[in-house]
Amino acid sequence: MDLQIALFSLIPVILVLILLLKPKYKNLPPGPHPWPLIGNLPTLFTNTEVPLHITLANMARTHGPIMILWLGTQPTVMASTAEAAMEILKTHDRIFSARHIRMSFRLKHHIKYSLVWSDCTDYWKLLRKIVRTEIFSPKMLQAQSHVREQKVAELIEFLRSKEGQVVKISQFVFGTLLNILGNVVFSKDVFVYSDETDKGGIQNLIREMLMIGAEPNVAEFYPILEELDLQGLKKKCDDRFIRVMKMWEGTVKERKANRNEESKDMLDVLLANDFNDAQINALFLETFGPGSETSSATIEWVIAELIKSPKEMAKVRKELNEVVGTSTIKESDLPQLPYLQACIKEAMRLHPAAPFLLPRRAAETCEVMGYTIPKNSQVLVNAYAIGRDPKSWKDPSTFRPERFLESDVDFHGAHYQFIPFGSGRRTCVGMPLATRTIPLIVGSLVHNYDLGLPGGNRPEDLKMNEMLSLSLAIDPSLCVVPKARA
Ligand code: HEM
Repeated sequence: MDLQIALFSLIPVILVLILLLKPKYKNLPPGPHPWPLIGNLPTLFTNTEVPLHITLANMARTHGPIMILWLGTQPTVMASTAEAAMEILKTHDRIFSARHIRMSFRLKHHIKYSLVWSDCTDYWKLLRKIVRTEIFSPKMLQAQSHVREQKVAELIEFLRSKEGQVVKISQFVFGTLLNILGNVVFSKDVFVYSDETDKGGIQNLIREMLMIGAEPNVAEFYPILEELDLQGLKKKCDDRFIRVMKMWEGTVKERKANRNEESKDMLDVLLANDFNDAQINALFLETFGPGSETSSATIEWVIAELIKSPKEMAKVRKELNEVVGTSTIKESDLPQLPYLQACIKEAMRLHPAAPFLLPRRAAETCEVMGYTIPKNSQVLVNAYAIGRDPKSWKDPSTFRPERFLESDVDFHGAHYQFIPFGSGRRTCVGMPLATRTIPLIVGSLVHNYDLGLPGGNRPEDLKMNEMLSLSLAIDPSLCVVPKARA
């Protein structure tokens, strides 16, 4: 206790020292005036009515495409237009492809083998190569398509038991995604529909872990406090990580003892490449974590936008009737469903699941749009502001999927006005899987069910508030009443 009091009384002294020793840079980007020690924290976090991504998009209107914010003592640079994003993600891709690691995720045994959080080391290059050429290669994805179709069929079948009842879309869609990922990773389901509470299950543990990581951590603003872990967030994250790892420990052991002759899933590929348990755990976690939450949030937004826009919903269904008819949707049908694909892009433009992408870091001091970006600044790209920039988009707040039929703008990272999966060397590795899974689930849901709103609410009553949590979520969660379509 005495030690704790002594440590706490040292904090102000340490903070003053930080202030005095802070390097002075010339020609920094514009930004709101920072307070000593606390920087812009009050501007960002005192108005809890407005979500952070909207506050930052509004601030960029005043301060410009590149602005600097001080989170405590830490500089954060925010790029908020397509031009600024291109400078960061293309022109200076090498410098900005380092990652800023969230404090709560700095778990020593994990970071060393992380694909998401490591810098562009040789190990990271090897991981990306294995993921691109083996795990998510077109051949592997093609070979596993029947499993994903089967998992989606199970969701559709399960919903029959819920006809006429209020269903929280994200709960079961998240479960379906976890089962798809479970089969990608080790050919097993991890979610059971009948166990709706799923307490202590992988779904809850992963969500809890991501939630803890998303909580504001004081060490983020004053890194000198990192080791103290004052809020215990790192400890809590570590605890969930260890519990999640235990869930697949037996599967890994069993597979090591009985290896498959050819590579059927991620575990086979990793074992064939002589990965150890720590490496396998890190990669499994980084498939379940980023793969489930982002896709689930995106599906929820597409469904909500379609419910809110009955004309567009009718067009999707017409297309599905013409292409799929009375059969079930297959992944091979997806290229023949351009309107469905356009609806997904339009929802991703308006509500990108990762509105600031994943945090980057300036590996060196660098000049962007005439301003100096100090070495080690956190660098964020505001994909949300970019997707709604009136300079790039006509009627930017309107859900109008046709705009994607009228242009060749796509999300593969070459069109900087639309970058929901990021761009450059750190672009999302899961995109080939997400772009198959999301339309398959959305198409199957709207083809098989009418999705009414609870309490007889009309589409125009549906609230579309955004909440920045693990990803950009709809608030409140979308609830529907499914009714099988004739
Ligand atoms: C709608 C679905 C998804 C969205 C919107 C999304 C978005 C993103 C974004 C914005 C990034 C950071 C890109 C950057 O820094 O430029 C990213 C990275 C990543 N994503 Fe996704 N993602 C999705 C699905 C998935 C899936 C299904 C997986 C895996 C199964 C996945 C795994 C990853 C990984 C491992 C990284 C880190 C790559 C690296 O740092 O080298 N994502 N994703």
